[in-house]
Amino acid sequence: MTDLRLDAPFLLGRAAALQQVLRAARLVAATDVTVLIQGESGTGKELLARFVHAGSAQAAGPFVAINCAAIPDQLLESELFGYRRGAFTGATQDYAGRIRAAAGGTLFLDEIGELSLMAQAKLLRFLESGEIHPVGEARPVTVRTRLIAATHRNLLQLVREQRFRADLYYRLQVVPLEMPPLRERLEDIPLLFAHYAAEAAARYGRPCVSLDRRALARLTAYAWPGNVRELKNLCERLTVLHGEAGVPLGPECLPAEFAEAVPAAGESLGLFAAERRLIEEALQQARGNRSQAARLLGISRDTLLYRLKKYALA
Ligand SMILES: Nc1ncnc2c1ncn2[C@@H]1O[C@H](COP(=O)(O)OP(=O)(O)OP(=O)(O)O)[C@@H](O)[C@H]1O
Repeated sequence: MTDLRLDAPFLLGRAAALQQVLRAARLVAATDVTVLIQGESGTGKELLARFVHAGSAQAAGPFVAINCAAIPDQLLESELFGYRRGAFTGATQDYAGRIRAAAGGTLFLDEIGELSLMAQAKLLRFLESGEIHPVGEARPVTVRTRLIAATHRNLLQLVREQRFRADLYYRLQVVPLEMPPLRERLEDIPLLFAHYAAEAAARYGRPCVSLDRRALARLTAYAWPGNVRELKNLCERLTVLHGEAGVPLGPECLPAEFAEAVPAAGESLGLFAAERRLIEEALQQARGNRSQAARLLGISRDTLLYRLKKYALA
């Protein structure tokens, strides 16, 4: 099964919509083309970028991630392209910048839609010539690095509003990859819940929480605006607040927003069955080696042993 491959240990999911993106990502990883990853916040765009990097010829090189929305406009340009000492007030020493830090590897530019028009022009020049112009540097510097960009915005709309350069847009979206929202891969919820519940249990040293059928049905009826990140946070919250319960949690334990999510009649997913199957598959893949199976699942060996007992697999 693909979601337990060693080269992508954390990109869990069997849903066709995700597997299709992973297939395209594998193909593109082997080349050095620029990739644009689109998708809502929390869908796993950065994870996908790491997946592409891990499958590329420069996997041994650095993976440098920058969130363009988190750095103020005036700083972003020098942060990306670097500067010479004395280029401006406060530039007390040379700074190579993140593009050079990613030389021989991958530069991941998250929220690329937030780049200023000036920075967009410089980035386009870099993509076309492979050269950067650090602030205060007389000569351009050649850098070889692969660019992966991501955005949760509709870039084409920004192009129409003249807030994003059309030429950069077309240069970036040579291969567009679209991460599907979690509500379009509901069948993956039990698997993701089991994984992140186990992780939270290990982190907080508590028993692993699980959900009863009614609670799980609420999860699958919910719209998940925060996607996988929101699900991960829910696992932490339930572990902290209800980790001692020792019994599957009911819908009354879920936060208020889930009360609105009314499951369609008869809708429910077999969380226990899914969790048990996940463990069995990991053990099979690890040829019975429990430490390796725990690694594949992203949980500690102790957590695995606990769950083997719980499911009478020990
Ligand atoms: N398929 C998945 N399997 C396991 N974990 C996932 C998956 N997708 C996302 N996650 C987890 O969800 C969280 C959010 O993922 P990530 O940061 O990659 O999303 P993003 O789309 O880049 O978010 P943003 O747009 O807010 O930057 C991370 O903790 C990540 O590990």
